[in-house]
Amino acid sequence: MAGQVKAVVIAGNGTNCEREVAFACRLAGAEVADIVHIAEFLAGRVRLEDYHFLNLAGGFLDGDDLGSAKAGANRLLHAPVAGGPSMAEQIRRFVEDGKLIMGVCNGFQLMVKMGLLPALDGNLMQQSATLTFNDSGRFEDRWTYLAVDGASPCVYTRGLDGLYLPVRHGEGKFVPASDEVLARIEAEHLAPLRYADEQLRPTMDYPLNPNGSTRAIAGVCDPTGRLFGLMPHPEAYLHRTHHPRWTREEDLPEEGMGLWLYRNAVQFIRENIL
Ligand SMILES: NC(=O)CC[C@H](N)C(=O)O
Repeated sequence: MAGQVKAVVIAGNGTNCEREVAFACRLAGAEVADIVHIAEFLAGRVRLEDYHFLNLAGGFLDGDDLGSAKAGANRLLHAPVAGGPSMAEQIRRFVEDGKLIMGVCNGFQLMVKMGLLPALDGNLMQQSATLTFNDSGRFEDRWTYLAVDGASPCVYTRGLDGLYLPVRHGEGKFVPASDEVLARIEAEHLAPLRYADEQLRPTMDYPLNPNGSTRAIAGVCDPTGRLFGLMPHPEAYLHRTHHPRWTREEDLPEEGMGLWLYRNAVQFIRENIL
């Protein structure tokens, strides 16, 4: 039916946040938020073209073997699809059609390793950065303050100053492939989110910066602002009671901050795609 915002979350091979992400899309106003197993896509039973908003959820794709999301990236880049265009081709068309992709945590790692981020000059499927082991050498599970770059083209962070969201990952350190890639990311404001202190000043200090990420980068977008990935989990803060101190902090708003990113995505689709 015309006028419906349709989101899809790819599941399978070790994702574990698909339900929360689909719920976030619905809370944000998407009329459709399907959870679809990757096997359904590869069998040609479901096509990306039927959706506006592709979500790549967190988890442990292929058990983090070969590095988080690396095997999953190869699957999406190279596996054939029965009786139709490959996933890589479907994703390319999806992006050309002006649609939205958001990857959270393992989904962000997947986007970076597929070359969907930062996709400088619109070059998709050419990896130019990675996400690797946290400097602490261990899995980090904690809440983080995030400063928003208001000059970023990122569709999802429009109108926001800062966020408070949890991270839970072992490989969250963003590392660009070269100084030139980093310089381009900075010059084009493709890092909309940075780990920060409570006053929202970006920081390299552990544990405020939980992984030692280059320039404290916590999230990256492409030059169009429609492709976006972040290590923190916005789908894990949708309601007041998700906040770690909700029983003690007064005046917490009913709505969690993570929902704002999904609201911006849904609004963008209504205004620009439908
Ligand atoms: N929460 C997640 O998505 C974790 C991503 C990945 N398995 C890591 O540990 O880095």
